[in-house]
Amino acid sequence: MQLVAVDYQADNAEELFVQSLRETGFGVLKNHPIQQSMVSGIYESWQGFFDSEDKHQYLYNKGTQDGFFPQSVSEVAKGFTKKDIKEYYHFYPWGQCPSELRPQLEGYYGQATELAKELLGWIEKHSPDEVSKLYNEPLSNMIKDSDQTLLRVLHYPPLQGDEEPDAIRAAAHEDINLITILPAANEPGLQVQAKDGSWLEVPCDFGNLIVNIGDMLQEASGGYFPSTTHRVINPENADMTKSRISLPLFLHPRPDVKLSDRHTAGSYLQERLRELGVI
Ligand SMILES: O=C(O)CCC(=O)C(=O)O
Ligand SMILES: [Fe+2]
Repeated sequence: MQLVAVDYQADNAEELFVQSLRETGFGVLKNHPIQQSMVSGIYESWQGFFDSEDKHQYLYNKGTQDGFFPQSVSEVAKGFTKKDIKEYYHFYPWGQCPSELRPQLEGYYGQATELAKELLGWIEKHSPDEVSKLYNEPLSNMIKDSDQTLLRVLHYPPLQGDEEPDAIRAAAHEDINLITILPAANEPGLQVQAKDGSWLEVPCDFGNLIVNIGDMLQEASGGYFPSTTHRVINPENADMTKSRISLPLFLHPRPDVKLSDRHTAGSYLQERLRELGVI
């Protein structure tokens, strides 16, 4: 298995991209329409947010899940016991956000959601007929007017050296949602698990856009598109002193969207959040 960046502007971009999603659960795009200056601007201002004690004024709301999640409540991935070494902020356009940081996130959220709709169109168009007929509505329609799509600003702090031995920045997990759009972070560390169990680096050239399948699209496609396990490993030596910021956008369908005979997006999400221990 190999992950190669696909040129968004190439004639055969759609086919290559969807083939990569089918084979690996991941697709990497270069020359895409998201402005890199926008992403670096967000990394810069949110480093400031995480470095400031004011962040505690934006503690997440338990019922609605918007706001700041300190490291003390950070996720424990399914099947693990140690908390990830990370803190993060959950941004929804309807949710809480420091007012000086809101315009940047809203701008990015809008642009990345538009791109996601286009990519879901590619996925739908290049799904075989027997898979397309499982979709209860067009994939791009599933996220239209959804207030569930979540932009997560993640901060992995520098390592202190006293971390619990098997705690890592993000333990192996799958994403819950339909697809995830993730600009390459400012530091390496993201790895994806190949079918033989080995771990591969995700190409993290600054400017790449990483897209991966989540459990909901795996469910909706009858397993045709795999929701692949990934993780973020700890830096070593000199890199231990560096923070890492990343910005996944988790595209979520409206809760009423029927994913399969077993699940709506709403019932599926509640089940998974309970397993994660965050609700
Ligand atoms: O930080 C990253 O590069 C990936 C984060 C991730 O996989 C997640 O938050 O689900
Ligand atoms: Fe993830």
